[in-house]
Amino acid sequence: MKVIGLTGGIASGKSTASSILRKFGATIIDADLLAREVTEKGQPTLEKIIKTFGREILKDDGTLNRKALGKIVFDHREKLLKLNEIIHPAVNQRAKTLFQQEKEKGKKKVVYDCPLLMEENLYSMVDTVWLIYVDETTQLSRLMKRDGFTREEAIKRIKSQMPLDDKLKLANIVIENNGSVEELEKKLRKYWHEK
Ligand SMILES: CC(C)(COP(=O)(O)OP(=O)(O)OC[C@H]1O[C@@H](n2cnc3c(N)ncnc32)[C@H](O)[C@@H]1O)[C@@H](O)C(=O)NCCC(=O)NCCS
Ligand SMILES: Nc1ncnc2c1ncn2[C@@H]1O[C@H](COP(=O)(O)OP(=O)(O)OP(=O)(O)O)[C@@H](O)[C@H]1O
Repeated sequence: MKVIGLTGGIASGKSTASSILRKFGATIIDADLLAREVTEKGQPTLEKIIKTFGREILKDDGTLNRKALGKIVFDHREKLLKLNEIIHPAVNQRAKTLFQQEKEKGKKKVVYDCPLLMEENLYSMVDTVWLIYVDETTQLSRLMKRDGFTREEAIKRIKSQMPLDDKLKLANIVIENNGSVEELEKKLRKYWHEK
C-alpha cells in the first residue's frame, strides 16, 4: 500500500484538497483530527499536557481549551516544542495503526494529511510527499478569514512553521493553490489518477 503524505503550511488548502480527493474515492487520514482524538478528556496525552501546562488550559467541563493552549504555545516557541513532544508520538502511533488497518482491508493507497510532515521529518511514514502551497498574501488573508485571527496572531502561526522556500525543495509534487477550488480540483484529479 502506498501512503501519500499531503502537507503544506497553515491554511494552504490541505483540508480542501482532502475533501476533493475524498470525492475521487481516496481514504484520508487526518493528523489534525488524530491530534484532537489523542487529547480528548481521559486520554493519557491530555493528562501529560495538564502536568506541563497546568489546569488553566482546560475548560470548565475538563476538556482541552484549544484557544487558550494555542495562545500560550504560539507565543513561546519552547512551549510549542514541549507540546509537540507530548502530542506527536501519540499521533504518529495512531496514524501507523490506521495505515495498517487500511492495508489489511486491501487498500492500494491512502492519503495522510499531515501539516508538520516536513518540520517533524516524517518522511519514513510516507512513500511520496505532495506539497500544497499558496503565496504569503493569500495564506494570511485565508487564515485570518477562516479562524478570525488578527494579523499578528496569523503571522505568529505562519512563522511557527518551516518557510515555504525550504518546503518546496523537499516535495515530490508541488500543487499551487492561489486560484479557485475548481482549479485545485483539476490539478488533483491529474495527480490522483496518475499516481
Ligand atoms: C495548539 C492547538 C491546541 C491549537 O488548536 P487550534 O484548534 O487553534 O488549531 P488546529 O489544531 O485546528 O490546527 C490548525 C493548524 O495549525 C497548525 N498547527 C497546529 N499545531 C501546530 C504546531 N505544533 N506547530 C506548527 N503549526 C501547528 C497546522 O497548520 C494546523 O493544521 C493545536 O493546534 C495542537 O494541539 N497542536 C499540537 C498538535 C499538532 O502538532 N497538530 C498538528 C498535526 S499533528
Ligand atoms: N482555492 C481556494 N480558493 C478559495 N478559498 C480556498 C481555496 N482553498 C482553500 N480555501 C479556503 O482557505 C482556508 C484554508 O484552507 P484549508 O482549511 O483547506 O487549509 P489547511 O491547509 O487544511 O489549513 P490547516 O493547516 O489550518 O489545517 C479555508 O477557509 C478554505 O475554505
